[in-house]
Amino acid sequence: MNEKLLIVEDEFIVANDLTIILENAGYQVCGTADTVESAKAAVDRFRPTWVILDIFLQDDSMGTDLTPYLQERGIGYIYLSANTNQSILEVAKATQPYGFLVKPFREKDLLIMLDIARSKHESSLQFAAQRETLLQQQMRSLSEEALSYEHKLQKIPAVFQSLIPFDYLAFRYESTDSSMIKSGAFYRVGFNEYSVIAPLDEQGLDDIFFPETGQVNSIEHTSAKIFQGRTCNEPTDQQPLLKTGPRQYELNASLQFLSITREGLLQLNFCNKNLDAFDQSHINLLCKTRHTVFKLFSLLPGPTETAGKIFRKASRLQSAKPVSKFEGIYGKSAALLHVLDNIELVAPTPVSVLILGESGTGKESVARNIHLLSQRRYAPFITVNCAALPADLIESELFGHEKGAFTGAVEKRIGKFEMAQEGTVFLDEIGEMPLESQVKLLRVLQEKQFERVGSGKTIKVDVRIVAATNRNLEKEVAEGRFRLDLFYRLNVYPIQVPPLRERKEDIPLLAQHFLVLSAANMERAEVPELTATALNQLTDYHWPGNIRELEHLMQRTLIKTKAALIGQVELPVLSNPRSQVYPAAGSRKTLEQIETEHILTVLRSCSGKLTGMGGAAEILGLPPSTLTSRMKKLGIKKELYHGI
Ligand SMILES: Nc1ncnc2c1ncn2[C@@H]1O[C@H](COP(=O)(O)OP(=O)(O)OP(=O)(O)O)[C@@H](O)[C@H]1O
Repeated sequence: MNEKLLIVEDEFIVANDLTIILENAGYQVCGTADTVESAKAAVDRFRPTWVILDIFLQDDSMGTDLTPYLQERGIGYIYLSANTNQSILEVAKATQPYGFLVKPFREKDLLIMLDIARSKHESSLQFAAQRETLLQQQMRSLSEEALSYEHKLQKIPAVFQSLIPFDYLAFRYESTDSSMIKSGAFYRVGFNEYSVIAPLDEQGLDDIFFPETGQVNSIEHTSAKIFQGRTCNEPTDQQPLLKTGPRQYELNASLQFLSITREGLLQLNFCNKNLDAFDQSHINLLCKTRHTVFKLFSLLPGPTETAGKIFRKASRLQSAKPVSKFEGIYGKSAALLHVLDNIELVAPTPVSVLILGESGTGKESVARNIHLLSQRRYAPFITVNCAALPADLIESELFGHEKGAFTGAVEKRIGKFEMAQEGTVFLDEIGEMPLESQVKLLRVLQEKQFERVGSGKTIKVDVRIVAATNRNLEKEVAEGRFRLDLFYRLNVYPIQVPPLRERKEDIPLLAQHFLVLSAANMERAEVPELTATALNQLTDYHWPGNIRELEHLMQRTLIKTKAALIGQVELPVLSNPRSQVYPAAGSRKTLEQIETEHILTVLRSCSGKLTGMGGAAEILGLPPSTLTSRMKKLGIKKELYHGI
């Protein structure tokens, strides 16, 4: 094995044990260190490929502080710590490790984790290389295209968006002799829609770029830095005021890039509403492509018309073609656009995707779009509902069986993996899969081959895996209900789908969309309109069942409405759910208690009816199988709601 490992651990005995375990497994342990400073020296000296990192080190230094140093050098790291304090875990998680193991650990778990971390690191390096090539290609082709200033401006945001996600992007280019100055900004208003902001005046520039990054005539250099904070409030020690331009955009993170060459100076400021939008991979990407980035902006033809006119024209060009490449996904909130960027970025790659989010948020729609935007789109997209799979049938469901393989196998059956050959397998509700079944799934993911039950013939499969869950899988792993190795295999590229209450801007658009859709299904020519009162009711509601709940509510509303206007909507069960679902401070309940109460209230309100029209599953916007399994997990028994 070529891997060279550095152990950063302040307890000598642990470091020694680790060295023995790792060397026995064929790794080369090139050194140990017990502080961040000594670890940096060891990294420079031994050039390890991996670092095993403890969190609390000698002289009060923190292992997490070493990670930027490792990221800059492309070295992978996993944490090994006895600390399970939630806030420390959050800090560690934010550094994006390839794995985390809690001490004391089993030797086997450490080796599995390293194995998975290595394959994950390899795919992330491939992914980074693909991103770099894509960005270089897109910038080069735009630089070479013979287009006017305003046409080029209009194309710039799309070149960067999926690779360095932004809600606001400002640029400023100044030639060394200051004879040519170009500046401007783009504000994102839809997936492929931007409003182009007029050239920035000197006052505006001061608000957008840090002055220390703006030295023309200084020596050639490139730098990029991430800032987090708020633009909309007064600065505090923890949250300094960002220099991200217009405050009304409520931007929370900024990635500032500066490149100075003999020809001039280029400043870019990518801003995002999401505090965690940027990481070292974005800095690496910009720094690696710096020459092409510089060329793109330096070669922008000089404006020939008056500034205002150019930007008005570019803005018109933008809004003339809002493109939707996603099927069945509506909405323009920043939170949703972020999800769409992730879909666009990961779809063409071969990596596994784990989609996380509450029930009804659109996880299956995300999975389907990943498939449709991949090269596998002409092959099948096969959904496996893991919650509905009994443990004794899972093998036959996934891999198929031969006739007579077991009692009841009267016909030969093709399994889901074989059906999906060259396509995508969507493992829905993966968190519900019983432990015994997880091991069988892991095997096919690792070996990419299986046998039908009752057959000795090995079948090779080429499928992409996309999984989804509404559970906190890390917690499931910690509590022993989900296999760590399977979690790491699936969690190569996580996509978090936000709940509807965190993207309220989308509610009017979605409500209207579902009314139009339901009217078409019911063959009704006229679609009634929602009044302001009804829209306020919808935006005030907290949507525990998310988009599916809204969809069902709109269907019911349409059935009940004969008039042209919908004055009010009948919200399900709880007229003011927030007051019941979120208890007052001081009497905090766990999420599980809140969920239990909410399910019980709904069950009682529909006299215990679980399925069908007006049943609890429909009202909660959940598939009946999910509701039943949630009830089982929460210990909700019939006597708690029946006849009450
Ligand atoms: N952005 C969207 N625009 C329009 N419709 C959507 C959107 N997202 C989801 N939907 C619709 O909402 C419903 C629920 O979506 P979906 O089944 O993808 O959710 P889910 O998160 O997979 O749910 P579960 O966890 O219960 O399986 C579907 O009918 C889907 O078409």
